Amino acid sequence: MIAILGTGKMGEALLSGLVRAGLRPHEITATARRPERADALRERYGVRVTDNAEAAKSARTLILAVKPQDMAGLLTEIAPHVSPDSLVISVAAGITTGFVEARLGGDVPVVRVMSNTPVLVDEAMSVISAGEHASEAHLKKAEDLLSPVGKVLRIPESQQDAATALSGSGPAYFFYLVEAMVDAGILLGMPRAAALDMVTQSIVGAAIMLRDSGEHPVILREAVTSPGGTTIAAIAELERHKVRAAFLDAIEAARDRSRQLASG
Ligand SMILES: NC(=O)C1=CN([C@@H]2O[C@H](COP(=O)(O)OP(=O)(O)OC[C@H]3O[C@@H](n4cnc5c(N)ncnc54)[C@H](OP(=O)(O)O)[C@@H]3O)[C@@H](O)[C@H]2O)C=CC1
Ligand SMILES: O=C(O)[C@@H]1CCC=N1
Repeated sequence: MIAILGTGKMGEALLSGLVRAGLRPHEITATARRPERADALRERYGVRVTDNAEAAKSARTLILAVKPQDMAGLLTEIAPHVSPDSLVISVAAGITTGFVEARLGGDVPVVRVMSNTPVLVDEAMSVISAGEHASEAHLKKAEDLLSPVGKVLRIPESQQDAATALSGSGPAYFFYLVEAMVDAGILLGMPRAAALDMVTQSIVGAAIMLRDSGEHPVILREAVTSPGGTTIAAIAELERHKVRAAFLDAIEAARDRSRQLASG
């Protein structure tokens, strides 16, 4: 039995992924703190929705998906019900395995995960790190749960905050870029729907080329950039506006915020 504790956006994305991967509803328990949310989850997935203590008692694998600020309270609630036979997987940004272990006590195996919302289309990037009491078997179990919904990479826990900034938040940067490019299309007089189609297909095509060609992004960009042409005119403006430097600063700020989250 697997339980997802705190079934909001990320918890539900993981829940839907587990269902698509073939887990049956009776093998999954979810928790929610609002009755209307619990009803919606029962209706959508047919899973049992209960409280955190009950879920922790009945499931051997617990996926903790509350916000970092709610994590201490949740851990206090479930601590009496977990044991070294449990596997606790935390997906919260900034929350270290040490934070979880200290509040659960005992030798509870903990795996820290940073995934992202493309879980919803089985294209997640999930990075995982073992806590002090998590073995190879626990990491493998976390990988088996996450690999049906995307790519999984093991990383040292010291890199988790950086990964949170890069791939955890990453989809948001691309959506932001799409918004900005669609606005540019509007500025040029393009109908919104057509602009969105053009930008979306361009980003999908570029992403697939990047993933499947094995080429370096610089090579792929150079292939689009004709001497004296349109692309270099745009890139010159991006450089003038220091867009590359803005990305470096932005992702560093996200990494720093991830580091702060455990302290509330
Ligand atoms: N969104 C994303 O792209 C990503 C998020 N994450 C991480 O996932 C976690 C969840 O984020 P996200 O899904 O965006 O946030 P949400 O607010 O959508 O989800 C959190 C859910 O937890 C519920 N909750 C809070 N406290 C309790 C409790 N004590 N018992 C049961 N349920 C509770 C909330 O209930 P209520 O609805 O009543 O508020 C809410 O539904 C965070 O730690 C975040 O860092 C990781 C990777 C990507
Ligand atoms: O913004 C956040 O804090 C979460 C973690 C990574 C993506 N969303």
